[in-house]
Amino acid sequence: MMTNFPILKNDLLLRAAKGEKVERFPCWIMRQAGRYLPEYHEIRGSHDFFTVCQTPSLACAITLQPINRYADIDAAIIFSDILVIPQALGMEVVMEEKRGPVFPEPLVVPMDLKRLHRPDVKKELDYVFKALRLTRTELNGRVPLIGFCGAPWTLMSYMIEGGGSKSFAKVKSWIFAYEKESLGLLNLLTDVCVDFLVEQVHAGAQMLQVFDSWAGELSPSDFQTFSLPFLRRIATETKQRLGENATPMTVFAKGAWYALDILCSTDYDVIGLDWTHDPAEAEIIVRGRKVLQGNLDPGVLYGSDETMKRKTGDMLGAFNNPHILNLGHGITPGVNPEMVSKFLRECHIFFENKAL
Ligand SMILES: Cc1c2[nH]c(c1CCC(=O)O)Cc1[nH]c(c(CCC(=O)O)c1C)Cc1[nH]c(c(CCC(=O)O)c1C)Cc1[nH]c(c(C)c1CCC(=O)O)C2
Repeated sequence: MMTNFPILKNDLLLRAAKGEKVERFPCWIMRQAGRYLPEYHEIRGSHDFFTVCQTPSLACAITLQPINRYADIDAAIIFSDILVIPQALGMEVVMEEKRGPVFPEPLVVPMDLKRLHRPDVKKELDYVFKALRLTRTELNGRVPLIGFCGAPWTLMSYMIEGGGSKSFAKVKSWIFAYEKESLGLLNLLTDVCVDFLVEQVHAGAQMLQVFDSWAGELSPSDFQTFSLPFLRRIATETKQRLGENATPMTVFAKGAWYALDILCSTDYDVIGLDWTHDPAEAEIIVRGRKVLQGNLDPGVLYGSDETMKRKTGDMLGAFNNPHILNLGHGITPGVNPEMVSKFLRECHIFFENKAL
C-alpha cells in the first residue's frame, strides 16, 4: 500500500510536530501555492480552478512552485481545495472569478440531505491521491508533503450558505432549527474526512492539517456542540485507522481563540493559531501540551521590510521550542513574492544569530 518514496532530506517539520526540540523553527505558509505567485497565474490562466485540482500533473506543478522558488521553505502542501469533499458527496461547486467558490444548488432544507451520498473516497477523490503520489516523487525528499481537508463545520457552512457569507444566517438557522439533521450531516462529513485523510497518507502525505476556517463564527458553547466533537473524532479515528503509519496532525480552528485550552485535550499534535492570539499568552494556556503553529498577521507582508522584520523577530522570540512558523491565515493575493522571500530569510537569520 505504501510506495517507496525518495528519502526525506529535511525533516525539521516532522520533528517539530512530534514535539522534538529543533535547531531552527520550520516554516511554511498557508496558501503558499496561490495567487500572489506569477507562475501560479501562468498555469491557472488557461484552466478552470477545479480542473487544475483534478489534473495530477497540474496540481503537482503548482504545489512545487513555492518549493522551487524559495530555498528556505520547509514543507509543501498539496494543491487542492477543502470543497472537493462536498463535490464527492454529489454537490456542484464552481470557482467564480472575484467571488470565490459558489454552490449553484446549496442545501436549503433537511430534505435536501437526500441528494448527498457517502462516497467511495478512494474512487471519487482518486485524482487527489494521484497528485499526492506524483508530488511526493517529484519532491525527491526535499521537504515533507502535507495533506489536508476542511473541518465538518466549515464544510457544512459552505454547503448551506452556498459560498462565502457575512452573517452565516442560513447555517445558523440549520443548527438552531434542525439540530438533529445538522448533527447527522456533521457526522457524515466526519466519516468522509477520516476516509479522505487516511487515503492521503497511503498516497504519500507525511503530515495532515484540518482547516476549520469558520470556527470563529460559533459561540464557545456552540463550538463544543457543532465543531469540537467532529474535530476530535477526525484525529482519533484517522490515527487509529493508520496505526503505525499515522502521521502528525494539525488543527487550525480560525477565530476560535477561546477553544485553545480544550483543543489541547484532542489527539492533534499541533494547534494552528491565527494572528489574534498573543504568542506568549498562548504558550501559557497550552503549557507544552501541544506544539503551536503560526501566527504572523498575513497583512504584515504588505508593509515595510523593517516592520516585517521587527514583528517576525518578536514572534520568534515569544514562542517556545519546538514551534512551526506560519502566517495566522493564508497568504493573500497582492503580496509581493520578494517579501515572502525576505520573511523566510528572517526566520533563518534569527536562529543563525542565536547559534553564535
Ligand atoms: C476556506 C478554504 C477554501 N479552501 C481552503 C480553505 C481553508 C483555508 C482558509 O481558510 O483559507 C484550503 C485551500 N485552498 C487551496 C489550498 C492549497 C494549498 C495551499 O497552498 O495552501 C488550500 C489548503 C488552494 C486555493 N483555493 C482557492 C484558490 C484561489 C483560486 C483561484 O485561482 O482563483 C487557491 C489557490 C479558492 C478558494 N477556495 C476556498 C475559498 C474561500 C477560495 C476563494 C478565496 C481565496 O482564494 O482565498 C475555500
